[in-house]
Amino acid sequence: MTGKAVIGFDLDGTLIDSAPSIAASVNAVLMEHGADPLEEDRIAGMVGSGAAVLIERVRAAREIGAQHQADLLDRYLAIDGAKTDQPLYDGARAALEVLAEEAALVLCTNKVQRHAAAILEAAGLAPLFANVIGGDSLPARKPDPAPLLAAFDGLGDGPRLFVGDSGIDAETARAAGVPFLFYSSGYGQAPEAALPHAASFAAFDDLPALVRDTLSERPPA
Ligand SMILES: O=C(O)COP(=O)(O)O
Ligand SMILES: [Mg+2]
Repeated sequence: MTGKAVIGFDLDGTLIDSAPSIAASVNAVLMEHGADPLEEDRIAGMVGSGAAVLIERVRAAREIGAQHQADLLDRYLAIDGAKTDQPLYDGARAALEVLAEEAALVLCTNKVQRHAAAILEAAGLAPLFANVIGGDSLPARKPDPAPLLAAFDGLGDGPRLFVGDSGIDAETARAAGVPFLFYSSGYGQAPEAALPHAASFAAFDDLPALVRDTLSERPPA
């Protein structure tokens, strides 16, 4: 007899469409700095490795020196961190509610933990998640498998899988030894075929069945 399944979720570009918020926050920081704004699509393509890497990429795009990294990052975290009301992707809430009936749910994001937890809280989803691990929860962040393994920790020996939108998430799942379900409507820019994934989905309505198929194809050893 094996334990209940555990499903890990990424946050930005997977459960929430946070690109408009992130882009507005980045552009507010650039404006304070006296630099020109960047387009939302370009900023969305810089998301996935946490706020510090995002700000490094933004600085590179606007040729802003590394001596400004700490200040710009502080401002970004203050501005974006205050935005807890984030839009969920269509069907995400319903899919989470269905899946929570049959599995434990955990969050593993490179967003700052406090901000991620506040977003789930504001969306009324916090009670569905057993663990919330952020990019600052451990010394290592995704694609290191440690945060995902920490998110799974303490939830028994049931089958596990990870759902995310980026090559970082695919690599994290591979390193943690769990199947990856790729959400193709998020921000991931790597061509789908290049990502190691068990399956992909473009709409959350399809996720519960996909999870069941994936888990039934991979009975625990
Ligand atoms: O904050 C980021 O860069 C990415 O966050 P995610 O891991 O939830 O996609
Ligand atoms: Mg993501």
